[in-house]
Amino acid sequence: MEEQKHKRRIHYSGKYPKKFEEKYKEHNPQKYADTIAHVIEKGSTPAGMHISIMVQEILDFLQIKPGQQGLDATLGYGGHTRRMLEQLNGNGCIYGLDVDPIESEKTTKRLRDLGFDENRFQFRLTNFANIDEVASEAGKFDFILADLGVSSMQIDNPQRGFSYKIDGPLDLRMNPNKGSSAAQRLREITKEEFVGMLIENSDEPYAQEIADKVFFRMQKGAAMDTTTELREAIEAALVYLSKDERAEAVKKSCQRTFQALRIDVNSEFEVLYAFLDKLPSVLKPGGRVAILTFHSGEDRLVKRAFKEGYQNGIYSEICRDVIRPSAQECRMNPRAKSTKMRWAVRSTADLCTID
Ligand SMILES: C[S@@+](CC[C@H](N)C(=O)[O-])C[C@H]1O[C@@H](n2cnc3c(N)ncnc32)[C@H](O)[C@@H]1O
Repeated sequence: MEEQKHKRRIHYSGKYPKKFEEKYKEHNPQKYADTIAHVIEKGSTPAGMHISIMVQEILDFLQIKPGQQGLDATLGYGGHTRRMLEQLNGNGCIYGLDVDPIESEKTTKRLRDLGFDENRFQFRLTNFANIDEVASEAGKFDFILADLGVSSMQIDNPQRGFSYKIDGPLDLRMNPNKGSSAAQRLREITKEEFVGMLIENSDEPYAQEIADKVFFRMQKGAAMDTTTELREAIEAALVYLSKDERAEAVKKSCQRTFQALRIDVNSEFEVLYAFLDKLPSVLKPGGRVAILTFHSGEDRLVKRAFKEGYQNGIYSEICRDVIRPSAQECRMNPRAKSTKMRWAVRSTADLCTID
């Protein structure tokens, strides 16, 4: 009898596109609304989109009224801006800022297509550290929102290098046309500086082990210019951990290492500090500001600035405690889990002026 040859089963790749670029329906939310609704219902963020966090809590606090002028310091997908523009009811204007030239162009177009013209919405490609310059052109603001960190569009796009889960260039810049990429930074700094960066920016417990491995591999000729190369170096650094704890430890260390590099290449603490310092001078008396943060380093800066401002009489009211998204929101949008919101109200005594 002729021996039957074993045929390998053809790998079934599934009918759902797996790669970011292949998710063409998700990249066209206007055309494929059903697909978008289905992806969101499953607790995922559609490719090329960002689900805005704590929208109702922000609107409840900002108390936006027609005729007011507002600022969205971190435009992103424009989800918050859109909801704030709706509160203006066709009367008033919002300035949107972002440092990302790629996504902000698409967002501005989306908002224009929704009918928000130059009288309602103005975009400025600038860092929120420059709010004083924006205010000297536009005048002071009745309300300001800053939703810090990165957008889902940035995280999910492999070309931006924000995620250790997808292979791509180790970039991590919000504006890829400015400054050094994370890969360049690793070549510019010493091992000791890298250890300091991991500890200061992310409280990384395995900072020394990770830095030893990354620099050892670079000295041996590894380029360390892709997200995968860095992830593999982190995995190798933690290989001595027991099997039980390793997977979770690697995941957390990857998250913290990428966060530390992102904070560094975008000077996130420095620009937040400048923003918080200038805030009182760009808010009208009685003006309201809400800030969403995503890690303890950011929250500490915001908490301290609001507390000091309250003690100095610059703010008449600040939130007593941090406000967190509801359990339901976190279920619907797992990216909301680490969010902390703080707010402040500018005192009616006008103590600051814009130079
Ligand atoms: C979390 S997203 C904002 C999402 C937005 N609230 C929405 O509803 O779509 C943060 C955005 O802030 C931008 N960003 C981060 N740091 C910035 C800075 N210093 N100045 C201006 N924009 C910044 C990022 O490029 C990103 O687009």
